[in-house]
Amino acid sequence: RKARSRKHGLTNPPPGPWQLPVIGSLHHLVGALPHRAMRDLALRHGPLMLLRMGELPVVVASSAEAAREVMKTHDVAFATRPGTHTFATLASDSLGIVLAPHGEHWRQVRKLCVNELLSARRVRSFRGSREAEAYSLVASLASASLVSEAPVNVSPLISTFVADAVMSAVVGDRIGNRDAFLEGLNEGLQVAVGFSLPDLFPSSRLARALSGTARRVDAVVRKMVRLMDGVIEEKRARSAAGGDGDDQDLLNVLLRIHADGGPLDMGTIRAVIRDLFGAGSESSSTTIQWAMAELMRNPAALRRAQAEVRGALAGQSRVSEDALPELRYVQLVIKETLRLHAPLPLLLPRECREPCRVLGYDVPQGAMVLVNAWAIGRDTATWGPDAEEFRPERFEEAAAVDFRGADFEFVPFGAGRRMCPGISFGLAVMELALASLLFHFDWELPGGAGELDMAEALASRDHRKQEVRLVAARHRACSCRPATS
Ligand code: HEM
Repeated sequence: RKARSRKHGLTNPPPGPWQLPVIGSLHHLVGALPHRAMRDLALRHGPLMLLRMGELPVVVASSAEAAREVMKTHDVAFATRPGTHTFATLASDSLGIVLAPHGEHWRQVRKLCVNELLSARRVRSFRGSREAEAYSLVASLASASLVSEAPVNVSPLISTFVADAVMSAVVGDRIGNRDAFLEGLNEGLQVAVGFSLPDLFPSSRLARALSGTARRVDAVVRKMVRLMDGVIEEKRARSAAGGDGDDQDLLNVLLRIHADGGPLDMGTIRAVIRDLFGAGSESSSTTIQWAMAELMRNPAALRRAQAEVRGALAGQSRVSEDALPELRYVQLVIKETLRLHAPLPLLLPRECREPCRVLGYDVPQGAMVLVNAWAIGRDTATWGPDAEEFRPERFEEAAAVDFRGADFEFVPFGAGRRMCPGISFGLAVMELALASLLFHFDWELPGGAGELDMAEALASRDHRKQEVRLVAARHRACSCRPATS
């Protein structure tokens, strides 16, 4: 290890597990979810660890203190995304925000996202369309539960709700080729969170030639460009026909800035829209599914959340966002879900831009840096011996701990300059969905009892392996109409 470290100019590199020639530490990650395998390695090697994935040095921060050093103390040094082959190919068409390296382009687009596209005021302005989509979700569930008494697969209905809520905010309506678009996006996400051979062996032409993933990324990019152009064209045609009025959907805002000679070319607009869909849909949808699954396993929490929602909305026929600020316990349920099931368990990768000292160790320039938010959320040193249990009440006791970037023991949205700018948007979607599901239906596990499978899929995101299948009975006060189509 010493010889290797000297070669990379490190006097005191972070510790890590033993490495094999060529593949480095990869064999330690085989057969387990990366965030779980990395947590287990960190328990042996410490909160800052150096792995080698093929040729790529990867530093993993697994404690609140290590996360603070990466995302606060040395935030500027770690504020860029890695230039891996996969990221470079995904961004080859044009750069939006998520994959953009730290620099002037990212600064401008980030400012636009924070101040214009994802501000609390803008998020509030989409409230009407969100409420309409939530009601569609309820109507679809009512139809599904009318058709048979068999358990309903809630997962795709939740995914559709989130996709439509994001879509109506971003492009003002459901788009024509919505399913193809979502499929393309999903493929893009899958390749974005994995590693391809050329990522791990960037100096090898053979790796590039052999890599099926690299070809898949290329195909996904071409498909997304075609679909995004279709979305923008559809939008322009609608505007030209006078069908858009004064709509303030995000694509309109971007097109207006472009038309006024602002700093946005059409490629950037396309990439920003793609990034908002990509970053916003899957993460919120997965969290709602986990929240429902956890509530079903914790009947006392389910009863308390349901009583709160029905109390706050007594006498009303559907959920309006006016009630959301009153739903303190539902908010805690979402917090606790994000603690246990951060949808991006390793956040999004960063890259070390200059040699840097973290917790007394040298981090090499060019290393990929991962923060294991999932492990930090379950660290018994912070959360106590019941860290693995779902107990929303813990946030009543520790009211100060929040996910807005100041508390490094709880970082599902990251922190610092690259922190998620979509928190208000995500929370509005998740709170509305959960409140609607709890208000309109009584829920039971299939067969009345039993364990819900909480297994996770083999992916770096904290996906559920099994979809959530539950028995939904309309609450007696529910006046929702089943969907007609
Ligand atoms: C449960 C919901 C969500 C979670 C847990 C989440 C989490 C994250 C995380 C961990 C990052 C990377 C932070 C880092 O590098 O430190 C991120 C970045 C980002 N998120 Fe979210 N997100 C959520 C919802 C949303 C929504 C709804 C939107 C927008 C509609 C959004 C837009 C973005 C964007 C644009 C970035 C890239 C920021 C940058 O690179 O500067 N996110 N998100």
